[in-house]
Amino acid sequence: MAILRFKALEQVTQRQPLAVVNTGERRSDSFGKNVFNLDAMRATMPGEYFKKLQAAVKQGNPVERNVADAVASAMKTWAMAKGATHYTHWFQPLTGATAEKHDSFFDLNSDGRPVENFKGSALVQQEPDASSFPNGGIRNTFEARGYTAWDPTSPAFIIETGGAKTLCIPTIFVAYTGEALDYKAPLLKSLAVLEKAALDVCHYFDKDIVRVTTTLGIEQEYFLVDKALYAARPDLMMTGRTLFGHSPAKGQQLDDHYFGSIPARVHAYMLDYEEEANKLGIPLRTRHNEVAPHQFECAPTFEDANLAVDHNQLLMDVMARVADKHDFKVLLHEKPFAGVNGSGKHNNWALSTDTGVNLLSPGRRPKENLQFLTFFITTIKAVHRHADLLRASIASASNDHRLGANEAPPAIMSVFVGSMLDSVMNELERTAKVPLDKGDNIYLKLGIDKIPAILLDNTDRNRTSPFAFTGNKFEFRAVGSSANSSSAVTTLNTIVADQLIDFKNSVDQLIADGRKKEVAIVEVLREYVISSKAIRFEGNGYSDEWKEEAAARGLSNVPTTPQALDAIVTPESAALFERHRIYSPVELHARHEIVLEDYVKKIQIEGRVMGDLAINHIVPTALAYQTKLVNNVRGLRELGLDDEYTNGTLDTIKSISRHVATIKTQVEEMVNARKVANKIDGTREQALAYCDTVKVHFDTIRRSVDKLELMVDDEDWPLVKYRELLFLH
Ligand SMILES: NC(=O)CC[C@H](N)C(=O)O
Repeated sequence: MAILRFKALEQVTQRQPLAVVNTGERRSDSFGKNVFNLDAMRATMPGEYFKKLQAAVKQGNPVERNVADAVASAMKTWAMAKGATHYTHWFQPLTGATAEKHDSFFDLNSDGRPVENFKGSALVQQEPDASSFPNGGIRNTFEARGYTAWDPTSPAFIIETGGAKTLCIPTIFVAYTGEALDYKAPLLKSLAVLEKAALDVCHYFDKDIVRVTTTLGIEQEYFLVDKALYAARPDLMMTGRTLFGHSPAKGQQLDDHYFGSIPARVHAYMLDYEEEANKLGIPLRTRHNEVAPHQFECAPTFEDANLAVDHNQLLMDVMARVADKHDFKVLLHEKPFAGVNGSGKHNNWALSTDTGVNLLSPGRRPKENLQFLTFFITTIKAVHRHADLLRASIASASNDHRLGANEAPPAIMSVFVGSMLDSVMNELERTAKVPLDKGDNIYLKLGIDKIPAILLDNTDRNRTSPFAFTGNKFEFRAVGSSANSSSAVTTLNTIVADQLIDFKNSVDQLIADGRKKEVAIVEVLREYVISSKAIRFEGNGYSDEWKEEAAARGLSNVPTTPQALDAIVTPESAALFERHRIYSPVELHARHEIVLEDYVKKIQIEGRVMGDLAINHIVPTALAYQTKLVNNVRGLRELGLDDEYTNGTLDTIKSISRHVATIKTQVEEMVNARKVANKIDGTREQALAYCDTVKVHFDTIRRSVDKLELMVDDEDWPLVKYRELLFLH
């Protein structure tokens, strides 16, 4: 193994940045080149069908069959002109990855002649044999049928891999009994529910608003590791994170990587994947070094949430594919390295109207501010009521490692609004109910006449907050870097929609009781400010004081996934999701099962890899080195040198024995605990057992392995060290 490490190190030192050809083409010229977007449709479809399709998409109506036929024919012509030979329904099963099954345009017609075919029926619906995707008990393997159905709101695109070009059609994925088996279907439902709820509330302020869109900008953090080093770390290969590795002397304490100049090899890689992404219509705009050594970030401009999620899923694929060309491996795991920052996927969420207004942006006029406060405060109220659901929506084995340290938020959900809005809310809370006289400036009297327009530039930042207001949007920071954002965003959309509906009912009731509309709105908002105060927190989310205070405020702190997931299946959650037709009780139960199963499997794999590495790689290395030391002591004694000369080495020999013994007993206990856990019926109980009886051994095993790393001759150590993984490129 040490041979592999040194060979890898040699390879890395010889790497050169890959030359990326600068075509001089502007990004805006190649943007969306491989997307069947509006321009491509207009150019290839008869006008009448084009209009019909757009109308159906806008109104959320089903696309008629003859229109679908016209779209399919245009898509085929367009894709074949670009060299595509195959097409696929592209979907997002509950594995977290994307799925595709390619079919050729090529077919034989009835008289056996070869033709290229693609009909509306193949565009609209397919029936992949998808029995091996997670289904949480919804389907039996013998009843493998599942359908993928076209999502006309997300444009088709062409993926190029190794010279092959494939037309990809975004679709939802449902069981043949109708339950959703993917991330997209519930997301689309939640977007529709939120739009309706937000529209109803918008009409208090502007009757002309016809559409409200949820917008999303997804920041993506990641690490890069050289391919050769990666191949010499079985833990990275099998689990996506390092299970062992002593902290290097220098980590991120100097903050010298953050926003530093981008290393040449990485820069070439970034240019390359950005170019690919650009052709796919992914509007990437930002790139920079992140805080940890060899950690980076990219961020697109915000888009319609459904598109933003599709684009992020696609981006993760593109990044992985292009990394290979540059001899890199991209690590999307939330915590690939202990002791330095992990990676998040910060979801910047807002609502915007077809009249061009961002509902989470304070305006210049008082009326706009009341509208802003309505959406702002209602969202906070929703987060307060359903904090546990939001926590559950970001839960995974890998995110558990990230939360609560190194600029990642803790598991306690809270909202950060910044000092300025905090005082606006406190003011609102204090303002007593004011009797209104005719001719009064109602906004002035209610104390909401001015919210400083400079807010956007003046919003503070708080990296320890899971849910932070950043001037004109909320940033859900707790989402993990490898996650499909849909799970978090579907939950957020649903709880905000539910709250907006409640809000509207309360306001309407007050109006019916004779209140002026504005007064009614402010009264309800004031009540929300007061009743949701506990969720607002401006301080340090890592401090012990916050843990105590949060507990006193009644906020939950659930650091581990199996327990956090309980929130999904409470009767209240089931009622909430059913009420809005996001998840039926069956679907909700299935999702709970799937995330639990994923947890069990991830910890199981980690445990296995850990056991293998510790027993078959580390212990033999440590013992071989110890034997060298034993021979050394023996030699010294033969020379007649006494304890004074041998004691230091003897201490190391003993220390090695102690750590080896710890590793052996701990691994054995872990294996036994796994055997017991594997026999447990019931996924929740099994997940709890993995969490409480298997995972608990990880830290102890790691501590001893990492100590051995400090003792054993560097030349003998089999695993690529942290300083090499993080600093060599
Ligand atoms: N500077 C940052 O925003 C760091 C964020 C951090 N990497 C996280 O896990 O969320």
